[in-house]
Amino acid sequence: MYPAPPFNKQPQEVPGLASKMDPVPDHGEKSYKGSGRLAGRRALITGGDSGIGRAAAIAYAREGADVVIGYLPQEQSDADEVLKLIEEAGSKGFGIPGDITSREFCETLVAQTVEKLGGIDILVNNAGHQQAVDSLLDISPEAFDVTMKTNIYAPFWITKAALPHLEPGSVIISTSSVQAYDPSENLFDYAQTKAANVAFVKSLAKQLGPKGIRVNGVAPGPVWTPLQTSGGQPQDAIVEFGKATPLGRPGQPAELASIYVQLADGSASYATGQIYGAAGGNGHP
Ligand SMILES: NC(=O)c1ccc[n+]([C@@H]2O[C@H](COP(=O)([O-])OP(=O)(O)OC[C@H]3O[C@@H](n4cnc5c(N)ncnc54)[C@H](O)[C@@H]3O)[C@@H](O)[C@H]2O)c1
Repeated sequence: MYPAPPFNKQPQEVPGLASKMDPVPDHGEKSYKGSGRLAGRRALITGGDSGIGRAAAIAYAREGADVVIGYLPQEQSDADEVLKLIEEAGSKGFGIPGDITSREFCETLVAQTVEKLGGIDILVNNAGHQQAVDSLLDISPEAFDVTMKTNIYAPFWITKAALPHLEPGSVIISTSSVQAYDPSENLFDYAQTKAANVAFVKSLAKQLGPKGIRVNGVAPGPVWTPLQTSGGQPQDAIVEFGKATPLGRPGQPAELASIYVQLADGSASYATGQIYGAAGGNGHP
């Protein structure tokens, strides 16, 4: 089994959650060095300082990849922590803070990644934004724009900028959501964007297959990350979502890391245009 990277920012005050999380094991992460199956690979992960992106970044580094993480500037201390773990894994790590709702920054992010790593073999469009509202009438034009620009525009502009640098054997991975298939009644705009991510993965996979570039997505269910306690979501909603899955609990970011590794390391080399569900048994990818 894949070793679990450390978790971050876990608001332990949510009643009952800590004990639900206990079964997630620590597979000796301190001594684990990885098998080197991503040695020589160069990864760009948006939202790499936190939650699912953080788990993927640490896993990639432990498998030998050099990693650039993108993140919002106010999350510098989280990014520093991840960069330290990447370095401890023996890989090179760089942080590029900035706001991906800006197309200019998306292009800068890619250009600076290429400058730092010498190229890109693994692009993970993972950063995301969500807001929960009781009614469609409660979404302001400004709030709608942030969700669209973070979740739809940014993956589009980042991928477009990265494309000239991707060689055969490269991979693109998109973090979608079970919300694409089974939307909640209060995540209107977010669910729209996550369905858009699925369509983008599938059309890109068709276009890039002949070039030897694979494109896949991951559709998480309720995963215990800061996203789930932000944007108007009640603090205990994640616990309730988790209880409603066949596994009966929310997931931990580390439980998804091995999917991101497998999609990047070439071991699933005949898989493209696919969405991998990691939702405790819910959802219909
Ligand atoms: N946590 C869940 O239950 C869940 C479920 C399904 C899908 N997802 C998806 O997983 C992905 C990662 O989310 P997470 O749960 O790890 O949340 P998180 O809050 O831990 O991470 C979100 C990341 O996105 C980055 N980000 C947000 N807005 C940005 C912006 N404008 N510019 C630059 N970076 C920005 C943040 O810096 C942060 O690193 C998202 O796409 C989210 O939609 C999460």
